[in-house]
Amino acid sequence: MSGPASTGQCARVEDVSKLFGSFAALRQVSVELELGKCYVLIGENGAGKSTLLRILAGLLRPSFGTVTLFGHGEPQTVRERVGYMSHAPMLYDELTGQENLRYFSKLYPGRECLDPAEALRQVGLDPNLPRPLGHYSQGMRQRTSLARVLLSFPELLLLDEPFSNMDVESARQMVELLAQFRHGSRTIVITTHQRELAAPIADYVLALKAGRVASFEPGSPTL
Ligand SMILES: Nc1ncnc2c1ncn2[C@@H]1O[C@H](COP(=O)(O)OP(=O)(O)OP(=O)(O)O)[C@@H](O)[C@H]1O
Repeated sequence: MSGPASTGQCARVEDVSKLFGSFAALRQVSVELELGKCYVLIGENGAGKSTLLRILAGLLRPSFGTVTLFGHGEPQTVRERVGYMSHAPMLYDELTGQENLRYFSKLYPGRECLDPAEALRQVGLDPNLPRPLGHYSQGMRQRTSLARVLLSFPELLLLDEPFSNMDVESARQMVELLAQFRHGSRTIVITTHQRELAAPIADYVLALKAGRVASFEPGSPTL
C-alpha cells in the first residue's frame, strides 16, 4: 500500500462538529487513528460517542470539519473497507446464525465476501448450530453481529457498545477475539460504558464530554 498506509494513518478527524438542529452533539473534535490500533471511546450518555462512530462509518456527515479515511476525504467512497456494528443488532431472530449471515452476504453483490460459516468460526461459534438466533445468549448474539461485520473483510472495525448486556466472561472472550483482529492489523474503535472491560486491548482511550474531547490518552493494553 502507498500513501496513508505508509504513514500508518487510518483516519483523521479534524475540527468536526455535528449539529442536530441547533444542538451540537460534537464540537470541534479532532483525532487521528493509527492503523492496527484499538481506540476505546468513553463518555457519559449523550457525550457524542455514537455520533462520532457513525461519522467515521460514513453514515452521518459532519456539519463542520473534515474526516479523512484511508487517505480519502469522502468516507462514503471507502465505506466497503469499514465494518460498523450498531448497538441494535441487525439480525433476524427466527433464522440461525448461518442463515442470517448467508442472507447478509447476498447484500454485497459482486464483492468478495468471507464465507458465512468461516465468519462464524472466526468469532468462536459453531456454524452448524441448528437453533434460531432468538434462542442464543446475548454473548452469542453479539458474536454473530461481529461475524456479520466480518463478512466484508473490513480493515476498520467500528463497534458501538459491543459488550452491552454481556456477562463478564462473554465480554472477556469478545475482547480476546478483538485482540486477534487487531494483531491481524485491523484498526478497531469501540464505544463503551464499561471502560474496564475494554482496557486489555485499549491502545488509546478517548473520552468525550458534552461533544468535546475531554482527554485522549494511551492505554495499557495487555493483549
Ligand atoms: N439523529 C439525532 N437527532 C437529534 N439528536 C440526536 C441525534 N442523534 C444523536 N442526538 C443527540 O446527540 C447527543 C449525542 O448522542 P450520541 O448517541 O452520540 O451519544 P452517546 O455518547 O453515544 O450516548 P449513549 O452512551 O447514550 O449511546 C445526544 O444528546 C443525542 O440525543
